[in-house]
Amino acid sequence: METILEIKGLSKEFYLHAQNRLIKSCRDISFALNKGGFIGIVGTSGAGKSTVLRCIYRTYLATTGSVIYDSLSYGKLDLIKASEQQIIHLRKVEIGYVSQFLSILPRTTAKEHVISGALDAGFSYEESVKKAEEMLRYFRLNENLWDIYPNTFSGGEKLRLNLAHAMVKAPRLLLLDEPTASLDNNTKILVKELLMKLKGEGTSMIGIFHDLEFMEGLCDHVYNITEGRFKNEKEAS
Ligand SMILES: Nc1ncnc2c1ncn2[C@@H]1O[C@H](COP(=O)(O)OP(=O)(O)OP(=O)(O)O)[C@@H](O)[C@H]1O
Repeated sequence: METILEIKGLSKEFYLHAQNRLIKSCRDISFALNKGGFIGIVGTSGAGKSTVLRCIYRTYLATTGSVIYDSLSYGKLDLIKASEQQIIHLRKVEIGYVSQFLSILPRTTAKEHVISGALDAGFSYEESVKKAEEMLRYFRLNENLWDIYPNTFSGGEKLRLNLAHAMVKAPRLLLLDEPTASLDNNTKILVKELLMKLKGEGTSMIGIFHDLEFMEGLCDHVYNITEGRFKNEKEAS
């Protein structure tokens, strides 16, 4: 199996100057993601799950280790050592990230946000508008909200907007940090169906989920992280 992402000895420490304290978040994490594969990460709150995803997406700069990504744009490169320009480009075109927290440019409406995601991925303006509308409709974001600045959106609305923005690009690598938190059951099912579809189309994914039922049939492999380290590993059924 060809791998798209290979993580070796990944650790992240935070030094809190005010308290003169060192926090070891994730420690010596190693795993490989196959092309078209789906890895699930579970674990208790504060175990270091989000930190692993953020180190891959380079929101955090890892303290040690390597994250070798087989990119379309640059071939194999270590995301920890990649330049800012490379990271910006990869985020636009190849690597998507979804979390509960909305990160959006000011004075950008919900619809503009999703359109800009599609434009970044290389679609024409007309295609981008069409795809954005399809995605917003798919995630049942009320049309009254499309032309509004989303800073006032509810948690679930923000999450659905984030999902629409990430998935409109159909990225090669998709990182999901609890993509179903604060969603009702029907919307969870929509998310799962779209993830299945993306998987079928070859998107490689790593997802953090609290809802174990949701993960059924989705993940090829589940890692359990405890106090920053991978515990027992198990193959997903
Ligand atoms: N920017 C930061 N500065 C200092 N400490 C941090 C920072 N980010 C994370 N941590 C610490 O690292 C540890 C792991 O956090 P992380 O968010 O990765 O956990 P998690 O497993 O995703 O938890 P949850 O399920 O609650 O989201 C926690 O103790 C957290 O306080």
